[in-house]
Parts: sequence; structure tokens; C-alpha cells
Amino acid sequence: MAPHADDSKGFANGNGAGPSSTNDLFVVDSPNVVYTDTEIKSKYTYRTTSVTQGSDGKYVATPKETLYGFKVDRKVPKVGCMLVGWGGNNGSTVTAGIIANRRGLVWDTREGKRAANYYGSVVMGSTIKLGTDTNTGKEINIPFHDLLPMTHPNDLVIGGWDISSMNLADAMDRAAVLEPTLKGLVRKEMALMKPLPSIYYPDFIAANQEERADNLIPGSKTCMAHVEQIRKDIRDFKAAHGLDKVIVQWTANTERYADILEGVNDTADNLLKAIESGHEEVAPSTVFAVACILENAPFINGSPQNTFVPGAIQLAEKHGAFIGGDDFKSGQTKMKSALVDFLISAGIKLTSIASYNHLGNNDGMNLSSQRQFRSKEISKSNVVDDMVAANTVLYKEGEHPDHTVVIKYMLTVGDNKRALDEYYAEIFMGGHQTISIFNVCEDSLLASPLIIDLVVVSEMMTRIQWKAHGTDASDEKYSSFHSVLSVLSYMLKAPLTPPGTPVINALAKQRAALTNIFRACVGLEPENDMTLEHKLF
Ligand SMILES: NC(=O)c1ccc[n+]([C@@H]2O[C@H](COP(=O)([O-])OP(=O)(O)OC[C@H]3O[C@@H](n4cnc5c(N)ncnc54)[C@H](O)[C@@H]3O)[C@@H](O)[C@H]2O)c1
Ligand SMILES: O=P([O-])([O-])O[C@@H]1[C@@H](O)[C@H](O)[C@@H](O)[C@H](O)[C@@H]1O
Repeated sequence: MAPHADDSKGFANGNGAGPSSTNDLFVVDSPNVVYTDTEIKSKYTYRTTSVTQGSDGKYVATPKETLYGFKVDRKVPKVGCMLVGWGGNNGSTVTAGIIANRRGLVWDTREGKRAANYYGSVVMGSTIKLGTDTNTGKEINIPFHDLLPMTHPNDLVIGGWDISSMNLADAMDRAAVLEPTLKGLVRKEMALMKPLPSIYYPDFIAANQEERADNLIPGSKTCMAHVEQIRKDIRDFKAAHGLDKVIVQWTANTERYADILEGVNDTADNLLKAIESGHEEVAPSTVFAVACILENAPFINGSPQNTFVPGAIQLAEKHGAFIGGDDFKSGQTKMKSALVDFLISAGIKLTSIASYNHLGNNDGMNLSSQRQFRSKEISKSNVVDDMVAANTVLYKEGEHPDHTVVIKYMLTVGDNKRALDEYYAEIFMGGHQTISIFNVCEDSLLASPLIIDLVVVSEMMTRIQWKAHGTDASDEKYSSFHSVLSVLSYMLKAPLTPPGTPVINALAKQRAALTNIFRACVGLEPENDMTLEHKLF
């Protein structure tokens, strides 16, 4: 008979319900995992290695085990996704994509018929290794989405804000991303979608954005009324659609960095006071973050600006609200975070990276302004830091490859960004390796699946709790993960992590962290690819 959770005794076998699987695909048969109709509880031994360095400089590595308990709420709620910048290229494209998938649309193109899909979504388009077939020894891989009871993007209710009043059908035309045949199939539904008015503080985005700003909440700088209006919008959206939960994402224009000022945005209290007093250094994206934190709606920043000033992070921690960011990792940088990992972990000394791109969408027009470009330059440059720092064989302390980022606005190519990269490296005995890449990134078609992944994973994280297993399980209460959702890093260029914790940019490590944390929630060991079963016989 399947084990059944009994918190008074911790994890104990009992006469519980049969092992109803987390889904139709699999069930974990283990004394460390118990299923009830509402929860999955797992006991997980987290194995790490603690290292100390003796006075002789020698390292001492000590294997360490920490026992955790995870609890997953199996009830998939009704989820809303509110996008800031809904009328933009990404917002209109992801909305059309979800409608097309929900309705199973097929449309004509010059290359023949195309059907709706979620390609580019790690949750909906990739698989994870469940294990090895007992009889055949072959790998059994399952869709990542089936690992835990995650919400399905087809079920998401989409809404949001934009400083442009354009309805989503016209915004889709303005974006010029999707095939006319597909647009025709979703136009009627999207024409009924109109962004809520938003806050607009001209100094934070390029002046060339002013002409589209015709859908505004009054006030050109921060005030508590703006926070309250956004909170009300979230509540009204939730009520109007009978939602259990709302996730908010910033896919609006890239803002300039805000100065970090003592007494203004350095603490939660000072940030709230600064908003109350209308301080000019509080950005619209930070106002949205504060509103979402106070409304307990997870807020994800898909752009590179420093939305999460120290006061915003402290406020999120204080309220136990989830935040994540920064800057969708969609194309050129995603490639970089994989290629640099490959080169450096192969012992090849990368000495320079030249990353150039040009694009002709509104994002590119906004980035043609230096202060907004600077935000993007930072997020596109820092992505190699962890990989370089980890290899002290190739790089001396403080040594770093030359790295330049150039972004140019060229209207003609529209949303189909051209990314040209050159990776130059030293190899064996004075040789060199030069890798030159020409990468056409259809930016919104690459970013939209990330918006979906960020919603699905963030929402899943609101239903996962953990506890450290001491001697008496009954006294321990479950807690949520830290407010800063660093588990989202795979989708982001500049991953936000809890203060004082390391930033990991290597793409493979980011994906492993995400999949292995979800595996632990059903009591499965991390995937380690040792495949000893195929080596030791
Ligand atoms: N591949 C990608 O497309 C990609 C990758 C990484 C990051 N991003 C970031 O995602 C964001 C959106 O990209 P996009 O191509 O959709 O840009 P876009 O310019 O087409 O859309 C941005 C939208 O935000 C709106 N907006 C601006 N300020 C606003 C405010 N204060 N409140 C509400 N709406 C506001 C604009 O009117 C516009 O409709 C940009 O910041 C971009 O840098 C995009
Ligand atoms: O994700 P990625 O392709 O490296 O980066 C992209 C940049 O190349 C592009 O210039 C910018 O407009 C997009 O917002 C995105 O940030």
C-alpha cells in the first residue's frame, strides 16, 4: 500500500490513499515520497561538499548531507498573467501565440501550413530524464511540464497595461511579427483586448517613445496613488476573471538605471517614503514592483534596468512576496551563455568577445537612446563573469576577456534582429580559434516562450514549500522559497539572486538547477549523467 503522509510522525507508511500520480505519466514509488489528493510531500537528502583550506594552503573537502522536506500543492489554480507593456511586440505576440495554441490553429504560409506550438519554451518544449528503463536500460525522458502539476499556458488569462492605447489586434499589426494568415485568425479576439492605462515618467525611457504615450494614469512622477491604482487594477483583473492568482511581468520599454540613493531607495521604508514624496529617482518599473509586492502578485522584470533597487528587494523579503529578473535571455546572449561555458570549460582561453546586433523594432528604437542602451549593455556584458571567475587555470585574478556590446537601430529588419558575434580564443601552443556567428533572432518569437516559462515556473514556486528535517518533524513548519526567485535564471540575462548569493550565468547549470529542484520536489535525485549502470558491469 502506498505510504501516506502523517505529519505527527513525519514521513510514515500508513493506510493512505493509493499512489495517485502527480499526473497521468508517472508516480514516484519511494518511502520518501507520499501523495495525497492535495499534496506531494518528499523527504530529500541534499548532498554537497564543504571545503576548508588549511594553513598549508591545502583544501579539505568534506561531503555534507542536509535533510529537507518539500511540499507541493497539487491543485492547479486559475492563473492570470498581466503584462506591463502588453501592447508591445512581445506582449502582442505572446498573447496571439497563446490564443493560437488554445484553439489549435493552423495557418498557411509560403512554406506550407504551420500549426501553433510552444517551441522555445523550456517548460513546454523540452524534456527531462525520468530514469532508465529497468528492462531495456534505455533512458526514459518525459516532458518537463509533466514533472510537477504546473499550470498550462493555454489556460492563462492575459491582460495588462500599456502607455499606448492601441488594442491588441492593431498592436499585433504594429509589431509586424506574425504571419497575416495567423493574425487574421486571432484578430477578432485580440481587437477586444485593450491595455489598461499606465504610468509614464518620461525621463526613464527614450524621448522617441513619447508619441505612443496616449494611455496614461495622470502624473509624470511617482506617487502612492500610482501604486494604489496598479494594485486596484490587479485586484479588479483577478475578480473579473475569477482568478486564484496573478503573475505580473514587465515587458515594457527598457528604462535607464536609477541611481541608488541612501535615504531614497536603499531600504523598504525609504522607498515607500520616496514614492509618497514623489522622488524623481523612482522608476515606473519599481512602482509596479512595489504594487505587486504589496498585492502579493509575483513580479518578474523582463528588461535590464535595475528595477529591484535594494529597497524593493527588502520590501519583497518583508512581505514574503516573489520577485525575479532581469532581462529575458532570448537569443544572442542565450547563445553566449552556452558558448562561453563550452569554451572555458573545455580549457580554451577565450580572450575577446565582440557582440554586435542591429534591429528595427520599437525596442531597438528605445535602445537607440544612450541611457537605455547602457542598461542593456550591462546585462549583455556581465553574462560571462561567473564562468571566467571559475577558471583560475586560464585566468589570473581579475583577468577577463575583452568584451564589447554594440546595438544599432535599423528600421528595415524590424523584429528580426541580426546578431553578429566573434569569439576569439587562445588554444594549444600559441594557436587561436576564431568563431564567427551570424544569428538572426526573431526577437519576439524567441522572447514570448520565455514569458510563458517565467509565468509557469513563478506560479509553480508559489505552490512549493520546504522545511529542514530535524529530529521532531511535527515542530517544523514549512516555508516558501526566498523572495528572490533565482530559480528563474535560465530565462534571464542578468539573474537576480538573494542578496549576497552568487550569480550563475552558465546556461547548462541554470537549467540543471531548475530541473533538479523540481525533481527534488518529487523525491528524485539530481540528474548527474554518470550512467554508471552502463560502465560498471
Ligand atoms: N527578444 C526580445 O524581444 C527581448 C529580449 C530581452 C529583453 N527584452 C525586453 O523586453 C521589453 C519589451 O520588448 P518589446 O520588443 O516587446 O518592446 P516594445 O517596445 O515593442 O514594447 C514595449 C511596450 O511597452 C510600452 N511601455 C513603455 N513604457 C511603459 C510603461 N511605463 N507602462 C506600460 N507600458 C509601457 C510601450 O508602449 C510598448 O508598447 C524591452 O524592454 C526589451 O528590452 C526583449
Ligand atoms: O537576448 P539577446 O538576443 O541577447 O538580447 C537582445 C538584444 O540583442 C537586442 O538588441 C534587444 O533589443 C533585445 O531586447 C534583447 O535584449
